[in-house]
Amino acid sequence: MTEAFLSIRGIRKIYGQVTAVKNVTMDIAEGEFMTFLGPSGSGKSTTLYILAGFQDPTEGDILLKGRSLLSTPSHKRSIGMVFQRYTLFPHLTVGENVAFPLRVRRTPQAEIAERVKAALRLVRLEGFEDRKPALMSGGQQQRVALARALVYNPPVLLMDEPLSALDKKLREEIQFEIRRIHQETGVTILYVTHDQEEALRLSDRIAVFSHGEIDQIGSGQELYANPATHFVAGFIGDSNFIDAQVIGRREGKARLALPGGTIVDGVPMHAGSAGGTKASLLLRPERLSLSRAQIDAGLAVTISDITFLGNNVEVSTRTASGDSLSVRLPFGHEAISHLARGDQAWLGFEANSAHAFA
Ligand SMILES: Nc1ncnc2c1ncn2[C@@H]1O[C@H](COP(=O)(O)OP(=O)(O)OP(=O)(O)O)[C@@H](O)[C@H]1O
Repeated sequence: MTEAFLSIRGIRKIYGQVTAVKNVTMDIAEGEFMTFLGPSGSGKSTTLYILAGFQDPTEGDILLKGRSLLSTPSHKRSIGMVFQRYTLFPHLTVGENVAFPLRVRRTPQAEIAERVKAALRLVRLEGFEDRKPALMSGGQQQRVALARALVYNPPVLLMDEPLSALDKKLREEIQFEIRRIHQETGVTILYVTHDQEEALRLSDRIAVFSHGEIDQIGSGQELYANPATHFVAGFIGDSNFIDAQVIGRREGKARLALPGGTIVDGVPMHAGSAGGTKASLLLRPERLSLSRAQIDAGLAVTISDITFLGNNVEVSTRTASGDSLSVRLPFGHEAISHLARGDQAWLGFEANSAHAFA
């Protein structure tokens, strides 16, 4: 087996009564952009702090190029960090802030000036050396923090919700910058967020955290197309869930009875495929069709609302048994011109585009 660049092995962290991280194991390749995605309290930050050396794990190990980092203190781990609350030194200028990690490492003066300049160029803040952080916008300050984290060329960069204090437009702008910097420098990035859109935009792979464990690791496309658990399915992309009865199984596919008696065959079945007759069926809003005419293996619904969202139109529907299902159609889709609130209609979907969870 080839040795992983960065390896997180069986990490567990207990604070008194609270198990913050139950069991986290993953390998990260050199140059990879790995995001920890999950709801608040799922253990993402704790895992990152253990990597940074701010916390010791209760169990497990962290290896960089095959060598354990646990006995190396935080400041000697050669890991850059940008945190939401890891703010700049307010009394220092931008240049002095960025130079700080180099001074700690006793880099020669001439080299410091050059490296600070290059780091500020990387984050597009050339010429801001003498500015005080207080006189800069939130986005500019986070770019200075990024320059400071990267100035000594650490092989690994940790980022914990670095953009959560910024407004949406600025956030997207800096996401774009982070992607560019990742490509230009080739630094390995571990990034924490609870925002799925941000995770999808930035990452090579995403580790979905839930209750101190990883439910699934994969590219955004893999997680969307093939979610391993109900939780991942609900966390990546938009989703409708309805209850179903499993009435047959074959080769990882299920035959399901839906409320109202509709039978669908050939739905991919995930998680705990052994036994049990109850399942939850995931239907993506963008994979549903809508028509006035009856659809084979479709669901009879009533339109409860139609919302225009720019490029898309979201149609809210309700089945006779009370399930709410939303359908996303492209703006101008001909189905919409024939439908209004209160109308009866049929929802259709390809069995292959749905997912059943035991
Ligand atoms: N120092 C601590 N002492 C006690 N409990 C802690 C400590 N740090 C974290 N926890 C608990 O561990 C669990 C995981 O927290 P963690 O911050 O890692 O989650 P997270 O996924 O990063 O969430 P958030 O996005 O809210 O930061 C939470 O229940 C949290 O309350």
